[in-house]
Amino acid sequence: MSVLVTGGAGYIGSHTVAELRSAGEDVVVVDNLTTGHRKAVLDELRVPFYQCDIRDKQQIIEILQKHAVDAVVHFAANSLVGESVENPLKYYDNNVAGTEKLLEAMVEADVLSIVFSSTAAVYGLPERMPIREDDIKEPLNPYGDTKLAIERMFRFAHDAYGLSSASLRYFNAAGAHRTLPIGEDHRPESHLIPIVLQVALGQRSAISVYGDDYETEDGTCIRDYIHVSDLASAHRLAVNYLRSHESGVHAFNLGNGNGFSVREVIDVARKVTGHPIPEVVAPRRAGDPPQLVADASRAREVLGWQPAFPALEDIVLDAWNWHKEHPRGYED
Ligand SMILES: NC(=O)c1ccc[n+]([C@@H]2O[C@H](COP(=O)([O-])OP(=O)(O)OC[C@H]3O[C@@H](n4cnc5c(N)ncnc54)[C@H](O)[C@@H]3O)[C@@H](O)[C@H]2O)c1
Ligand SMILES: O=c1ccn([C@@H]2O[C@H](COP(=O)(O)OP(=O)(O)O[C@H]3O[C@H](CO)[C@@H](O)[C@H](O)[C@H]3O)[C@@H](O)[C@H]2O)c(=O)[nH]1
Repeated sequence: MSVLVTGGAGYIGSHTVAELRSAGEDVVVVDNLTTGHRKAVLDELRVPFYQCDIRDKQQIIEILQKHAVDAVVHFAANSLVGESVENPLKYYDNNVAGTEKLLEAMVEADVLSIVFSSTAAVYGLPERMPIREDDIKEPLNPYGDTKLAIERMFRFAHDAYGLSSASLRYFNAAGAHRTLPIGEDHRPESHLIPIVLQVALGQRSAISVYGDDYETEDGTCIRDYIHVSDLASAHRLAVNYLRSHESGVHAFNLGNGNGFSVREVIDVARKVTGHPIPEVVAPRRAGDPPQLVADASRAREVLGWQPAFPALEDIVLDAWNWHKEHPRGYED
């Protein structure tokens, strides 16, 4: 048996591949390398790699059969909130149509378990904080809407084909692996923590704070940052959960339950790096909700998930170590 990881050359995917391999799983990776890096699938992990698009149904069926895959962990997607507002059709094509094609291949190959990268962006403007899985979902941007559409597809695919799914709604992934040379390298980078650290490295002159007039204590947006290795461990647990339970449709929030404003993140980065990190206030970014904080008690109770690196300082420190050692990311 092996686990197919789509998007396994990406940021969270590559950490999950490492986690699954360290648990003794056989893993196979499919990635079209549009935003991922071949080098992020470390040679030492001995993982078969296919440069292939999830929409290539025939090749996916062949891979599922050749490697006796029994579960899919599905990261492959476009995932930038701002870009999705500017180019929504790209998101409906790659995320929704792409996942639909992947599911067709899985059903034809009789592989009926999927762990899926969903997002806090499905909730939109939450009515209460922290957010629970059953709270109202009205995405504010096309990206979140594509992820919610996929979750809905899972429900009907369960009823029709017996597909078992676990949608993991991550809050903000950050940090890097503590021992292996993998970390965050998005191009262009749009995420707060790596951009702040690029300022500390002298690669940018200042961090732009997107809006300081939100209804939060210091006026900047609040997010729940979760270590990428803690996301990886949740995927391993979710694969095993689907394997050991009756077919079902599941959703789990993954976050630490602590909200940090953009300014608080910058302050933590100043402390960790010892750099002054100048900031400038810029206009709000389209599609950004003011606050997203997780109630992840269901993942703790049902999956037995326990984040190992919950402190923001540790998350930023691990990211800083990766960026210091790899200032040009996977080009180094
Ligand atoms: N980074 C976050 O904070 C965050 C938060 C919530 C959810 N997510 C979700 O987690 C997943 C991974 O995010 P990430 O930050 O690692 O992104 P990433 O861009 O680093 O990884 C995505 C990977 O998928 C590959 N890919 C994209 N479309 C593909 C296709 N059609 N066929 C094959 N491969 C394809 C890319 O080349 C890349 O390697 C995404 O689905 C994203 O929506 C990320
Ligand atoms: O240069 C920057 C970059 C970001 N921000 C702000 O920092 C916060 C975090 O932004 P970012 O790191 O880009 O993450 P999000 O937009 O919150 O989205 C991430 O987290 C979501 C879940 O919460 C996931 O769905 C997305 O895939 C993932 O990119 C937001 O308020 C941004 O407006 C800035 O002020 N300046």
